[in-house]
Amino acid sequence: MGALVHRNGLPICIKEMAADLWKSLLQTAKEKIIQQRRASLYDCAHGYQEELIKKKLQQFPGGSINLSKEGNGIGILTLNNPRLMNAFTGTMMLELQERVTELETWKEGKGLIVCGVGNTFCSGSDLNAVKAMSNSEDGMNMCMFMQNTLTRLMRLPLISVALVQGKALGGGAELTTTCDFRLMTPGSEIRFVHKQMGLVPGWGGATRLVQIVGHGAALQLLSGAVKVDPEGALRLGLSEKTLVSSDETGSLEEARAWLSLYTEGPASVIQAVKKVVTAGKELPLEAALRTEKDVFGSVWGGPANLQALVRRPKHK
Ligand SMILES: CC[C@H](C(=O)O)C(=O)SCCNC(=O)CCNC(=O)[C@H](O)C(C)(C)COP(=O)(O)OP(=O)(O)OC[C@H]1O[C@@H](n2cnc3c(N)ncnc32)[C@H](O)[C@@H]1OP(=O)(O)O
Repeated sequence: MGALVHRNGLPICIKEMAADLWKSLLQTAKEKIIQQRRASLYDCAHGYQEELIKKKLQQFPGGSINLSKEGNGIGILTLNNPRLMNAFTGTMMLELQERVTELETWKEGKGLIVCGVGNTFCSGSDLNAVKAMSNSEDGMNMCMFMQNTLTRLMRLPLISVALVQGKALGGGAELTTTCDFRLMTPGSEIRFVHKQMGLVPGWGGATRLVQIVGHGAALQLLSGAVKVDPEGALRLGLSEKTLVSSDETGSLEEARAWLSLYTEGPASVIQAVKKVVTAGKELPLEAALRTEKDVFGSVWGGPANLQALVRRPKHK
């Protein structure tokens, strides 16, 4: 029996107190990680009016964002607006936020493939909606809405792949950069056409592109509105692999096979791997190390760790 102290006149064992404290520290750490992941970039302090933009986006219906969560922990997020080359309507932007919220609490999730229907990826915002929202208030609110949503998508504790078929233009090119990896089919292209629209990326695509290919290549792709084909993307490090198949079914199977190389094992461990890498990418050194410590604590002595200690795998 450990030393006793009195709290509210009652004898309490110091060991019990320490255990309680440790449990609450662990819980706080987990909550902190989840909060960090879910914390939005923008709120009313930045002039962001979420309810206002949600009402506005509702006015531009069409298409859908479908999510299939498969038993093996792989999610398939599909942009479904083939009539407009999978352009993002207002309601598709709202549905994307809903799907990301769903994925943030998917405990069995390990990987995510983002793709489009009709052998093409996405041709950016629906220009009909863009035209109707060309005033500053709507434009800025849509920009902040999509940055909030795509940043949360990027930070999902899932290993994500953009399966690029056909064209990924404008906001569609930006969407590819929210994924950890890109796989491209023969003849496909990623093209930041914003300059030709008198714009720059607004959904965070420029910031992420610089992180992926470096500032020089990013400047060329944006200022030249350069068509990046699979070979060029490989050279730039913008794509991991050019797939063999060009059709929807074949390329999705290839993407599944590629992703399975990195998602074998318990979801808790795969999610922990993505979290520590995200921390290393986004946080200053000491904060990244502290997050790594917290995530390490969430798997140390966990079921997967204890089972491995019993199995004693040989890493030949
Ligand atoms: C921050 C993001 C940024 C923003 O929000 O400001 C943007 O993303 S702006 C949008 C950037 N994207 C574009 O400018 C793409 C415009 N479309 C095209 O260049 C072509 O449609 C192309 C190359 C994707 C396909 O050309 P193709 O000749 O093969 O087919 P069609 O042009 O006949 O397209 C079929 C059908 O789809 C409609 N479409 C295609 N893209 C969009 C779009 N982004 N918004 C609305 N509608 C789009 C196109 O108009 C055709 O429909 P139809 O009714 O027959 O006119």
